Amino acid sequence: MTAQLIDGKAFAATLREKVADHVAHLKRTHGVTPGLAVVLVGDDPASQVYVRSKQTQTLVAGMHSYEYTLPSETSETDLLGLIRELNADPDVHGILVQLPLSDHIDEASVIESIDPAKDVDGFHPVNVGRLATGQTTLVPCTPMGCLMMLREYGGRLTGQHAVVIGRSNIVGKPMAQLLLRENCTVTVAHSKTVDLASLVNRADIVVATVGRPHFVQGEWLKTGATVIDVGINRIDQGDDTTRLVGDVDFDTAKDIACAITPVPGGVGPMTIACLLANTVTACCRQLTLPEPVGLTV
Ligand SMILES: NC(=O)C1=CN([C@@H]2O[C@H](COP(=O)(O)OP(=O)(O)OC[C@H]3O[C@@H](n4cnc5c(N)ncnc54)[C@H](OP(=O)(O)O)[C@@H]3O)[C@@H](O)[C@H]2O)C=CC1
Ligand SMILES: Nc1nc(=O)c2c([nH]1)NC[C@@H]1CN(c3ccc(C(=O)N[C@@H](CCC(=O)O)C(=O)O)cc3)C=[N+]21
Ligand SMILES: [Mg+2]
Repeated sequence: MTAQLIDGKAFAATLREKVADHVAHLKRTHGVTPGLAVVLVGDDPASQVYVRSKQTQTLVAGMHSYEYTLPSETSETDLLGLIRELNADPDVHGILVQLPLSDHIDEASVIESIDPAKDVDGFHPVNVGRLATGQTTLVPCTPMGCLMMLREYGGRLTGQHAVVIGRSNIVGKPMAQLLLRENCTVTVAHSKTVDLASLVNRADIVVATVGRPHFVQGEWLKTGATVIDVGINRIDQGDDTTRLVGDVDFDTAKDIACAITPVPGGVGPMTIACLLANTVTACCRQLTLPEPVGLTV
């Protein structure tokens, strides 16, 4: 058996079209252009690539992109000052501070300083709490993208046993909340989990967000499982080039799973498309305009 490939790249392109359509509609009918501010502290090359990609796609969708690249030695006070200005700026509807931040900056303080209404990452404790209590919120982009793909490719989610491997605040925990909301039975695994292989073997849905290349083995999987691979691991090829691989051993998993996301071209592109979607949603809510259909989960 060979699994169906879940084409995140194509799915994301379709979602970006919907975003662009709604942006055009907002301009035409209300003279409003949604704006996203992206803040990058430091010069991490991988972060620079993501941030550039976010900016380009924001502009292609017809939105305003405000870019702030700050030197790595920027103080927490200065960063908080910038966020205060962005919170107060009516042209900015979404704010994203690229993580991780350097050690001299307290991540929690920075996240809490963002206006929850503009928190398009969905990381603010108010939005985390709203998700956990079933209220309207801004949903973190990576798990949101994963859920959109699962709804399309994972069959009826109600009653399925989902195993989320990883408990990060940005992926694992919100993913578990979303799957619970879909009436899945959710197990969250982590580095202290005992006998992960046999746990995974009982999962109808596996979401891997571990950060270890080829970690989940095909032989762990139950036949016919749906597999979402969040991992982004850069592997040295030994010849000065690198290759991007996920947290799932794709070559063995594809013969057991029913559907699987590739890396690259799976969760990554969906994450950025969901960021654009959240920016439009945030804009509409701030201006009390009708919410677009199909841009939220
Ligand atoms: N495609 C995308 O859009 C995105 C991709 N990523 C990628 O996803 C991956 C995970 O990122 P993130 O969620 O931030 O991860 P973190 O590094 O914050 O957390 C990793 C999690 O994996 C768990 N873990 C580590 N080792 C094991 C093990 N041997 N067995 C079981 N669990 C283990 C950790 O457990 P413990 O808590 O006990 O330490 C932790 O909960 C990375 O490759 C990252 O680059 C991240 C965000 C977005
Ligand atoms: N505040 C904040 N919000 C984030 O959402 C956030 C963050 N910080 N820090 C880093 C992680 C990681 N992340 C990715 C987004 C897109 C791809 C992506 O587009 N990946 C492409 C490949 C890109 C490449 O070639 O490097 C793919 O998988 O096909 C990957 C990873 C968002 N994150
Ligand atoms: Mg830090």
